[in-house]
Amino acid sequence: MEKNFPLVNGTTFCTFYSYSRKSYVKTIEFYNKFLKLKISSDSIYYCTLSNPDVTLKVILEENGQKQQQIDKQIEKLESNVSGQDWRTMVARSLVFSTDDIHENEKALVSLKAKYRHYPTELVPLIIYTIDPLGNLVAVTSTKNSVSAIRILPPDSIHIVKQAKITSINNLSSRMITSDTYPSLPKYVFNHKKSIAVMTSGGDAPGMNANVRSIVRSAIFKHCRAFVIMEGFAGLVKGGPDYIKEFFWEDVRGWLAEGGTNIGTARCKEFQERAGRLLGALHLIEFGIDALIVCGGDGSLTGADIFRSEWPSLVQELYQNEKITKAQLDKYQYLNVCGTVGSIDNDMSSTDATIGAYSSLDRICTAVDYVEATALSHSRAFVIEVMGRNCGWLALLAGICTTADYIFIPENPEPHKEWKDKMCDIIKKHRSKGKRTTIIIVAEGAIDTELNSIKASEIHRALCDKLDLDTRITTLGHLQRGGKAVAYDRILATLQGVEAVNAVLESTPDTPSPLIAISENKIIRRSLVDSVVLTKSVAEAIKNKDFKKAMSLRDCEFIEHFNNFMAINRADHHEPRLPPSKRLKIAIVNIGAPAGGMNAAVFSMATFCMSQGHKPYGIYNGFTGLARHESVRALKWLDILGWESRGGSEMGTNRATPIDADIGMVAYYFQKYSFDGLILIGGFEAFTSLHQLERARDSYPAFRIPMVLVPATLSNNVPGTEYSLGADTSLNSLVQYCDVIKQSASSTRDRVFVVDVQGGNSGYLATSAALSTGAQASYVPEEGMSLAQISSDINTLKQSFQKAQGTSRSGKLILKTTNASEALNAKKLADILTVEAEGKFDAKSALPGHVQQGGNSSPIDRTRATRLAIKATVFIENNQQKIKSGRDSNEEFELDNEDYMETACVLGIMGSQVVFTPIHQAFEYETEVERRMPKRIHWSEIRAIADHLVGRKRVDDL
Ligand SMILES: Nc1ncnc2c1ncn2[C@@H]1O[C@H](COP(=O)(O)OP(=O)(O)OP(=O)(O)O)[C@@H](O)[C@H]1O
Ligand SMILES: O=P(O)(O)OC[C@H]1O[C@](O)(CO)[C@@H](O)[C@@H]1O
Ligand SMILES: [Mg+2]
Repeated sequence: MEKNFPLVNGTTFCTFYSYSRKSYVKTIEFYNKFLKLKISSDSIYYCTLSNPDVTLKVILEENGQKQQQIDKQIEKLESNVSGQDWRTMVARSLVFSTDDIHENEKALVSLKAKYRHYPTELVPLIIYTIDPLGNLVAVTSTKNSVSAIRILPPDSIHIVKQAKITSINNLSSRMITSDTYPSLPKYVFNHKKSIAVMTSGGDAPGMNANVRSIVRSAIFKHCRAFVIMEGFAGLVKGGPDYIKEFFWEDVRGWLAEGGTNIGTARCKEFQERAGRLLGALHLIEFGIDALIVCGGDGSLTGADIFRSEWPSLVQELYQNEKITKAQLDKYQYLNVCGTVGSIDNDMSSTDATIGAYSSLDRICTAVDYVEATALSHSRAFVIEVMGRNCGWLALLAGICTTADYIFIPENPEPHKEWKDKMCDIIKKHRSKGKRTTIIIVAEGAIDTELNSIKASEIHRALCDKLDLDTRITTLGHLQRGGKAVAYDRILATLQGVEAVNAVLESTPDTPSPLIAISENKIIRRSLVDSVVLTKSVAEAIKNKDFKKAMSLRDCEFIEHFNNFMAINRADHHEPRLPPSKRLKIAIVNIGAPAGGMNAAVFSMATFCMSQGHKPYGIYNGFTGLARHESVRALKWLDILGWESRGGSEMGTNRATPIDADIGMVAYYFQKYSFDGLILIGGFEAFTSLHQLERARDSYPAFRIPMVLVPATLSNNVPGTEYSLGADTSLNSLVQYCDVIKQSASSTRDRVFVVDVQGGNSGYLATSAALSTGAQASYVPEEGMSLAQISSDINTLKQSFQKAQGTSRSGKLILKTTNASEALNAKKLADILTVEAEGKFDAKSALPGHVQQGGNSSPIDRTRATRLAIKATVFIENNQQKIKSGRDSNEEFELDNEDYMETACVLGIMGSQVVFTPIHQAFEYETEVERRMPKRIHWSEIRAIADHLVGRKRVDDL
């Protein structure tokens, strides 16, 4: 007799061995495409099960020899148990089969309670636990035979026997389908969907993180995950060497790695219908329902053509008898989704493609290095960067390194005149005393007649016309190399999760999605529309409609371009604004140093110069102002090079105006007649702005527009989801974690507990956990419960037990300092070591102020520029609104809405850049005591970080 129980993810099931006279359990077998686990009454054999679609088959054998032995035992027992029909109970085979492992454990406890009056020590019970990822993690019994088994309390669940572990890698290379394995029962092949991922086009850092995320999310959602090796070339070739099922552990350690581990290619065959026909056949052969393509504009164009042609391809395959009628019916449409991976950032409709910021990081590091040698020799450097027909890398590198001139395809240089135009600007820069000249040229740069402009021509012009000692540096493929920056790891991971959600939600009527990002928000766009939009950029350039080309790039492109132009013209051009509109604007850094602070000062000052305003720096914060009148007019030559520097060149401290002496602060504001103030800093700057705004009724000098550009690694400023410095800090922490994780992995059985800064904000720890694949992160918002620590220890134990030192299994735990008052990183590490019972050891690691970062990251530099310029424009635009309050000698209406709107926090919220009046942010959106915003915008990514490492959350029980 056979009984089949379909099991799903997270199943805990137990089997009461039958004591009825009719039958007993002879063997239990697990199927997962093919036999992987067999349990008989004398032995337990199993291997790692990584696929969730496990099916349990219980074979009951009638009246075997064993049965007779058992019967004898039962008879003996029966004589001791009177009046209770316990045999009825034990004669059942029970399977708990819910999605929730913890629910099952609870059910087990209640079952025990229900039957507590039975002589349970005589009930043979084996508990099997399958974790949410489909791994069999525990088999519990006191013995492996059916005799004398008692129910164990759930907390003593442990593996009693582990034998014959068959590596999943060996098994996974064999492709098993119901056609190739007809002998296996059909239920073996039950699964929601088979999702394949490929990387295509030029490799980009972050592609591996994207594949990891897609594979693990698919498995987490009860799907089978496949990878297609070598991009479209692998799809065209097909077969098990190119189309492979992937399991949870196959992508371990991929999060940080550069390049793409599943290979990529530029494939000519796929551009022909014949190649795509083969691709379709191979997808169907492997039973793949959905295809996620991580690639650039070309790859997604290919994917889109494949999608649109799919019905006709499938028809042709059927007519040629390559597929069956059932397959024709099943694969009517192609469920395809794009996650954009390319260093070029050339896909319209997304702010960033996976890999673009890592590449920008490589470029900026290289230019920062070149800058030192250029300065030494007073040389000019022409630096050629990649980007194919897109100027994004060159444009943003121009901003980040404050290049003297950039060449990009979207804004072609005037034919014939470009050399003079460029030399004129460089001459001006040199005449002001600048010793270096940096020109960034995109490889696709052109003039207005569409002739390409090469680095060699620029070199010649600089030598001939300006007699500059000039060198060319072509950065080449180093721009695609190295580990992904934190932004790309997070972007790739979140996009992977969203892509799997999108394919699972897709219906034949849903337009194929492209997963994009807008400001801080992951969104879905139509793949077809994005491809059309992207193509129209090339079209516009071809038609010399350059204005249109600029507007069709991502929505920030024009803004970045205008910003570059504004900061580049600085104070050696006729200012844009008439004298009557020129203002005196002060800028001050408050709080702990944060990446991007200097870039914000530089951009604000140079933008002011190009507008005709006078920028002033308040050095050493409000204490500096109150004590030493530390106000300096910012001069172009003095601030050159600040864009890239970390820390705060003007000096910063935590004193608010009230701490420093608000009366003196007002006095100096009056003395210099400031027309506006830009504060750059974290929670202290937020508090300072609130103090200044509330003091407007007493001090008319504060009746000016004031705006806060949030800058703090804690990222805890209400009114924004992103503070400058958070990215620089995250990258420093992530680099540190990568290094110690490498050490932990080499040791095989080590866990590092890393102490993370962030005050009462767990943002940094959470983002770093997502970027490094940390096993757990503890944050102040959640605290550290003993139950959670205990659960994490168990997970670690199981994981090390399973790995048996055979893989790179070093682990990280991140703990925000304030997550617990009682447990610091060292104590937690000590507890882990003791509780690990020799399965692993733990050490603490304290990155400390390394987390304040070194040089500002490109993201912080460009965002600083963007926000500082927006802040300055805010000051320009709000002069009139507060003018009457400023001019009037009558009582000032503090709560006048117009006035309140002139003192704001400048933030990024979701996909919007917003100004929130400080009064509103402080009164309604802040937990002042805790120095935290009321709404935590990153909770969702905590859940994702946990899912992707298989962490169990006790609070979800
Ligand atoms: N029009 C098309 N039709 C079919 N397939 C295409 C098409 N365009 C591109 N592809 C496929 O996508 C592959 C990659 O395209 P491409 O070389 O343009 O790189 P990409 O995806 O844009 O990435 P990157 O520009 O970052 O290198 C091509 O080699 C080809 O196989
Ligand atoms: O690596 P390959 O095939 O030489 O291609 C280089 C091209 O790939 C990219 O790096 C990515 O598309 C481009 O910037 C560059 O033009
Ligand atoms: Mg491309």
